[in-house]
Parts: sequence; structure tokens; C-alpha cells
Amino acid sequence: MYTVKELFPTLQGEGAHAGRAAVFCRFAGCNLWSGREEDRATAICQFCDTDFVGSDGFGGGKFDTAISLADAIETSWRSTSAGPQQRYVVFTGGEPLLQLDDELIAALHQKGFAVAIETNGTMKVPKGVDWVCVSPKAGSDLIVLQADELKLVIPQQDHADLEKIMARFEKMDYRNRFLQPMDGPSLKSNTELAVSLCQKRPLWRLSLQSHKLIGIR
Ligand SMILES: C[S@@+](CC[C@H](N)C(=O)[O-])C[C@H]1O[C@@H](n2cnc3c(N)ncnc32)[C@H](O)[C@@H]1O
Ligand SMILES: Nc1nc2[nH]cc(C(=O)O)c2c(=O)[nH]1
Ligand code: SF4
Ligand SMILES: [Mg+2]
Repeated sequence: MYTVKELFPTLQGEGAHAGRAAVFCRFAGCNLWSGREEDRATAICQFCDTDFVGSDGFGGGKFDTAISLADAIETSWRSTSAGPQQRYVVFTGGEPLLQLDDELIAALHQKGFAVAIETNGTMKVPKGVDWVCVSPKAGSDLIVLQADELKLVIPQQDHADLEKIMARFEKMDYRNRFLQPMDGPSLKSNTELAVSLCQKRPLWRLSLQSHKLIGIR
């Protein structure tokens, strides 16, 4: 059984595939925060911008089988009149690796989808995922040390430590590196910080949450 908070067609807003048509499947639940506001201050991850509790969002629900969820993803893709080419599904959450399994990946490949994930990098990635975006969280144990894309939300700690952390990630095996300004009350100054760091360290590129800028999901 898979618990899905929401399922919707949109454009990937972030990172290397920004602008690409995709179905987003947001699984319920996360291992770094309960999702309840009263627990935020004591959570490992405290800056989350997402409601991933329950299954009551647009297109959400409980899916008994991999086939039934893959069918719903295909229906969502078709709902925008998109053709059969470049089928792309992004699993996010919450933490998608709590639920994504081989059977679901196989069912989507069968339908011609490329499978992407947005993960906090604390859980093993199943074989067969076509695009892995890791977004590490300070205070958690990062185990996904190789990926297509690293997306570091900044700042998560003292600015003095930030460049040291970036230097460490520069030596690791990530094919693309992004800085994404943390949304919240300091978004403007966080964006300025990200711009100046990308200029100073050109192994990094800026990732804006472009879906928020244009008011799409
Ligand atoms: C809601 S998370 C779900 C996937 C996974 N749990 C993770 O953290 O990567 C999706 C993406 O949004 C980013 N994100 C969460 N809160 C954010 C915020 N306040 N500002 C900018 N990015 C944020 C995460 O770092 C991650 O890259
Ligand atoms: N359009 C759009 N792009 C996204 N990229 C990552 C997202 C996420 O919440 O994981 C996200 C999202 O929620 N919407
Ligand atoms: S790890 Fe991801 S889903 Fe979980 S609380 Fe942090 S940003 Fe949100
Ligand atoms: Mg989001």
C-alpha cells in the first residue's frame, strides 16, 4: 500500500530539469520531521515548505498496488494532453524512499516513464531510478554519496561553515551541484547569498523554486 498526499501534473520547478513537464507524486511521511507544526522546532529538518501529512491533497489517496498507482500517474500525465514522449514522474514527499520500491519503478518503466526522485539522502536508493536529486539536511546522516544532482538549501547553519561544507561537496561524486535559497522570512537575503556563492564557486549553480515564482504547483 502506498500513501500519496498529492499527485499532479506540472513543470519541475527546481534544479537541472527545471522547466520540464512532469507528474509529481508526493508521498506522505518523512523520517526527518513528523509534519506536525508542534514538532517542527525539535525536528531534524526544521525548514520544510511542504504539507506531506495524510492523503487528502489533489489527486492523493491510498493505492493498494504498484499497478494502480502507476495507472493514476499515467492518467495524470495524459490529463494535460501530453503525448507519449518524454514521460517523466518525480517522486517526492515527505521522503519518497520510505515508500518507493522496485515494483512501482518497474510498472512506470513499463509505461515508458523516466523515474526521478527528490530525496534527503538518508536512505538507500533502489536500482532503476533514472534521476536522483539529493538535498542534504544538516544534522542527518547522509548516505547517498553519489547522485545526478545535489541541491543544497542554504543557509542551514553558520555562514562561516557554509563554504567548508560546499568545498567538501565539491570533492564528491555529484554530477550537478545547486544552491537553493531557503524559502521563508529571509528568502531575499538567502537568494543574495546564493547568488554571491555561485559567483565565487562556479561548480555551483543557482536553483530558484520557479514554480513558486509563477504561481503553479
Ligand atoms: C519537500 S522536499 C521532499 C523531498 C525530500 N524529503 C527532500 O528533503 O529532499 C523537496 C525539496 O524542497 C526543498 N525544500 C524544502 N523546504 C524548503 C524551503 N523552505 N526552501 C527551499 N527549499 C526547500 C528540499 O530541500 C527538497 O530539495
Ligand atoms: N513544480 C514543482 N517543482 C518541484 N520540484 C521539487 C518539488 C518538491 O516539492 O519536491 C517541487 C514542487 O512541489 N513543485
Ligand atoms: S526532509 Fe524533505 S520532506 Fe522531510 S521535512 Fe525536510 S524538506 Fe520536508
Ligand atoms: Mg516543493
